[in-house]
Amino acid sequence: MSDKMAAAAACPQPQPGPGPGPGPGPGPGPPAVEAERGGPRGGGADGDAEAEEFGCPAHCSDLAWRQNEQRRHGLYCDITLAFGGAGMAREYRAHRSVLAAATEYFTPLLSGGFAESRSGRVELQKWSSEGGPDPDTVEAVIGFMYTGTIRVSPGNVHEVLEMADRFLLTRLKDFCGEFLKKKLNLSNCVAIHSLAHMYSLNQLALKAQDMIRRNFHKVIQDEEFYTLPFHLVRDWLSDSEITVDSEEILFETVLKWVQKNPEERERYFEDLFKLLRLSQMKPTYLTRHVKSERLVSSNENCVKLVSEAVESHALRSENLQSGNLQHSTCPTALLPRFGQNMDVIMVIGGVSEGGDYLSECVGYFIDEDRWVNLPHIHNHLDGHAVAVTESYVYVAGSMEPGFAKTVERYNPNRNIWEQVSNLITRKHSFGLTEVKGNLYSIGGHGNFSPGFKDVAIYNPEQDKWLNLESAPKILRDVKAVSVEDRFVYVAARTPVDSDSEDGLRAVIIRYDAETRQWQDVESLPLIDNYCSFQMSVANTNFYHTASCCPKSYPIDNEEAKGKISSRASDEILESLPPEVLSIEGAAICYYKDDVFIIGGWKNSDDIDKQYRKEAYRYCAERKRWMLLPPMPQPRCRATACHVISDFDMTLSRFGCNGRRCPTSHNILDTSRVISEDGKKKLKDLLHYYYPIEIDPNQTLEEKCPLMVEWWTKAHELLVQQKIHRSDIAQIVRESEAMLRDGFKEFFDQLHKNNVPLFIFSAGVGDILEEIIRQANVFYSNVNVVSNYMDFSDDGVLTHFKGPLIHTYNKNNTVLQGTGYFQQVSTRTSIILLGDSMGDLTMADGVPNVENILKIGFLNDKVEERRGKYLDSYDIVLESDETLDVVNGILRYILTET
Ligand SMILES: Nc1ccn([C@@H]2O[C@H](COP(=O)(O)O)[C@@H](O)[C@H]2O)c(=O)n1
Repeated sequence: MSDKMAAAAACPQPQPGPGPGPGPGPGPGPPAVEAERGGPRGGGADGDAEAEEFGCPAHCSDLAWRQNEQRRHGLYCDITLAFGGAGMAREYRAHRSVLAAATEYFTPLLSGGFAESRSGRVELQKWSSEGGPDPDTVEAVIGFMYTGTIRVSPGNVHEVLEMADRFLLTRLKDFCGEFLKKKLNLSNCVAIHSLAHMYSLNQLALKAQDMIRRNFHKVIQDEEFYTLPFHLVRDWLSDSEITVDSEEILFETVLKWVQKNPEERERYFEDLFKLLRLSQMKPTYLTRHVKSERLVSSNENCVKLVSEAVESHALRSENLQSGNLQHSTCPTALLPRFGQNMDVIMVIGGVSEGGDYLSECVGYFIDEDRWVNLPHIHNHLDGHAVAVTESYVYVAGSMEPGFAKTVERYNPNRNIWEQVSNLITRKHSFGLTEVKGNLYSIGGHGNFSPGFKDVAIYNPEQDKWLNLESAPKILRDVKAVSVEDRFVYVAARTPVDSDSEDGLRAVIIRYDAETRQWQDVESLPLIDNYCSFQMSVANTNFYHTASCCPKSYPIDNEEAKGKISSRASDEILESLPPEVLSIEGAAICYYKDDVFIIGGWKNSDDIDKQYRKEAYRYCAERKRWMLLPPMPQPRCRATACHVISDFDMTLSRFGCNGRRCPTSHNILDTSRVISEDGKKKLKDLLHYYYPIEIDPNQTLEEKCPLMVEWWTKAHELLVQQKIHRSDIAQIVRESEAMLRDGFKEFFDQLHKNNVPLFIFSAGVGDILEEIIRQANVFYSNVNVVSNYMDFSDDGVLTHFKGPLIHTYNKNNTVLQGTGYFQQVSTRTSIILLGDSMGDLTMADGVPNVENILKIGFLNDKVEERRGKYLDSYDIVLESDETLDVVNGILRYILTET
């Protein structure tokens, strides 16, 4: 048991002190228990109706207490309990008759023909701690056998439990289980789970398991986890419900566990490695980190698994590019693990304050009371329909662009939007809801149509939409909610001849998904000439926002009434903030008993229509409405952007104190591991080829073959130098490598906001990674593609891994098979940082790009090249500028205001 448990010690209960005998009052003696007079028992065995039986629990407890006192003073003892190993045993004297009566463990041992019975000595060896349980704890447990009372604390519970289990003291064991249940927290759940397993405390084990699963990402940060034996680590990695931020973290966890005791644990590495879901790791991580890990590279089976995972990435990326979207069911082992599950209210699309259609998606994390940007959807949405199933959030149709047919679903486990089969009809303002795992799309309208009667069903397993019999009337502006997993209540507008201004009448109609029948239901009192409304159904009521305010109406359907009956309290309506009363078209949803009203607009009749982004929550517990924290601005695109950057002379500095700073190649070329002759040859190459690289008058066609020549010759020279892998860290430490000023804020901002940073470099990958690592900014969001060295088994450089990347081929052609760009396909905005004309192609091949901001560092030959740079980059920074401009832009984009 950990110290943390001991630190959380429970308040001790007062104990009876030793004393001469029973007596009332506070003096020493056994615990005072009131004598109880037994009532008349309807006549004794002798049939004497006058007889009374007397039972005295106090006598029993006095007796037990006195016997225990006798034991403590060594009186009348006839048995010895020897705790601990041979030669170091601690002896405790006790009474054979009491022990034999106290537990089934001692009954046969002390009364039958066992040697212990004859010798009067019981050897109690093999305890979880070498010397056996703590003497005070032994004394306490023996005392419990006499008196039935014991003080259990976080400090002794493990040993009490161990003895209770061994001596078959089931009630004490159960008490320990309950005690531990109450003390369960994040810092002790791993230890308690192991204990629960060891002693078959099933309820406790389940509770601890649940806590560990839900918090696995935190549990593995605690050192306790790394003390677990192999079989438990294996069990956790096999558990399909653990929640982690990424599979990469699990790989690091396995490595850390092994490294805690390599001699003992390396033999288990392969077994644990096989439990990792390699196909969920980023391809660049697989090739750069996993593959090069010694424990992996020295194990044929592990290497094979990595290659298969890289291949599966390449295949997936090819399929995506060719539009071959398969929705086959995946074996669990290939699926992503659960992320951290939280209750979230999602706001998807809509219209910005400025009137633009949005593709933004934000989530309000209810427990944390904060908004978070989620990956945005592909379309700009308005008039779309949303439905939630057990596993996904579906978004279908839209007014924009051009009455969409598309359906996307949000996968919360992977935090991505996935495209599924299109709707049969292009439409918007229709109803979408789930019944028994299927989606129903109802009514709506589209281009030049007065509205639809369509009903279509979507089966997620088959990924297919199917038309069902139509509704009896046209249903426009539909809101649909399902009740009892069978009925779909539809509130809509239907065209009528003339009785309302716009020729539409509000209708409430019910669809029975089982019988496929429609039935008019007593109309909810909707305001007739509303513009738009939303409704949702909570435990007891429909909630409805129309034209102005949310109202709630009890459901009048008989079947539904069993479940949905009472009226919403007037407090909901009475406490509404006045400003909400003038909002139209807001979205409404509920969570438990709380109601949320989000967005909407004001002044629909005026030219001054104002879109709102406020969100309100009716908090049922506090019985009042509250304004939620502000939603992120539409300009907040943390989840929609990523950064692609060159390394040498872009993230690193060009010069310092009038001297050139080294590139990653130069760091190696001029290091102590290169011979004088080697240094000279490498320098000659630089002097010959560098002017060609930056010559503004030569074309790319002319430069490219010469660049290949330069890189190839330089790499050959480096290979001849027999560079050792273990020298790299020192080479970088001794170099004059310098990251551009402001680098810390740059890396930190991107990391904090989960924005991927893709470093695409024609330099030397091993060196630049080491530079970033030594600057303590090599975060998990950083991916590097560059020229990496390959080493022999004994760590000597043998060659550079292909494909060769030089200044002018930095594009998708050298990224084949990495699948990197596919992973960022939902991020449609790019910030590109470079220092050469070759860097401008780094984003070629990124799918779905909508915005790209190109920032160029013009370091050398400034006057000659400025024109070209200004033509090609959006922002040009000269004179070895810091990263301040970039940081300012990032701050603006990433800050949620
Ligand atoms: N042998 C070599 C080859 C190239 N360089 C310089 O490294 C830079 C690497 O390119 P980035 O894409 O990371 O900018 C490039 O500008 C070459 O001048 C070198 O120093 N030695």
